[in-house]
Amino acid sequence: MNLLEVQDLQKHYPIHAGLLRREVGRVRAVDGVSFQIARGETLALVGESGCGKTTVSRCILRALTPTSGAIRFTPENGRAVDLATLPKRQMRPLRRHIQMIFQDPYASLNPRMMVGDIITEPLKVNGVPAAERRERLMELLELVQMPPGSRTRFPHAFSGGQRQRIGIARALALHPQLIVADEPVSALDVSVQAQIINLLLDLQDRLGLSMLFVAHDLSVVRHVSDRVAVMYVGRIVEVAPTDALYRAPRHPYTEALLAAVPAPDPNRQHRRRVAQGEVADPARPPPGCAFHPRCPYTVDRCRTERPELAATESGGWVSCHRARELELAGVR
Ligand SMILES: Nc1ncnc2c1ncn2[C@@H]1O[C@H](COP(=O)(O)OP(=O)(O)OP(=O)(O)O)[C@@H](O)[C@H]1O
Repeated sequence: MNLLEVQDLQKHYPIHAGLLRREVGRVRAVDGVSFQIARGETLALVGESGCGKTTVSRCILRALTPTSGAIRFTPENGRAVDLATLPKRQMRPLRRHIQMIFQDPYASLNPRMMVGDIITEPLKVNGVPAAERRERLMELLELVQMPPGSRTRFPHAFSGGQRQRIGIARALALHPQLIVADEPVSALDVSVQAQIINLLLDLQDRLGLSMLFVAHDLSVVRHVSDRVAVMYVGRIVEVAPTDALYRAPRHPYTEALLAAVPAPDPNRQHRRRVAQGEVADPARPPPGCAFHPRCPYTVDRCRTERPELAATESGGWVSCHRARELELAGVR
């Protein structure tokens, strides 16, 4: 049984206009997204800004109520629940199982609280006695490789990378079953990014973490994810095991995202644009394939007929009319 099964998730925002504020259209921020996360698996959700990744993660956390679709969550030794339709009141006891790592380690820690109190706050809220909280705090500091003395200091005493470790310790405090990490390293320097990715790898090994890892490009997700789902204008356009996706992408948008990954060799050309043009407006998505105005391989059919996701021989799914005939460039 998968830990999480998202099925045909939709989140539309109404657009109101005129004197009577009539609904004149809808922003289809998430428009029929399906994926699963197995226990112990990390799935990366990748796409440029505005593709709907944050909306998907906020629906899973029920910070947003989906327009339609199902989000089945099956905690260990528990019954499956549909987070999409669960009354918010009943969400409360489940919150401990799903925790979040935030993008900005500067904004997400209360500057007036000591690190020890920040990390143990979720334990306190859940009624864990003080002695147990102290013991768990020491375990958590060790897990995220922070010295025990950090507990009596304030966030401003730490660097961005150290603050992200504190945020991770707090997210782990209640032994969550699913971590939603929304761009957890994009605010950090490249050298520090690698340290945090290594920490997440270590935690995957030690704790068997299950994770949804949201990122706007493919530069950081390769080592940390088992599978990658690529989103474009509210839909998943390709999902595949990580290695297959990097070596042999099947969707032109994935190829474009790979081409934009900075080369490890500094003498090579610097980061390129993802693809010509801008991400389409989800309030007025182009007809046919939403990527066709930016795609170098567009043919007539792409302008009129929307491609459905179809299984590939490498165990993935892709929605492109030309997926079978194109030989797209991957990376080694
Ligand atoms: N409350 C809202 N009302 C109307 N449109 C919204 C609202 N929230 C988000 N959107 C639109 O929905 C689309 C998807 O937004 P979302 O934040 O999920 O994308 P994203 O891929 O996570 O981007 P980012 O990386 O910038 O957060 C965007 O076009 C955005 O403008």
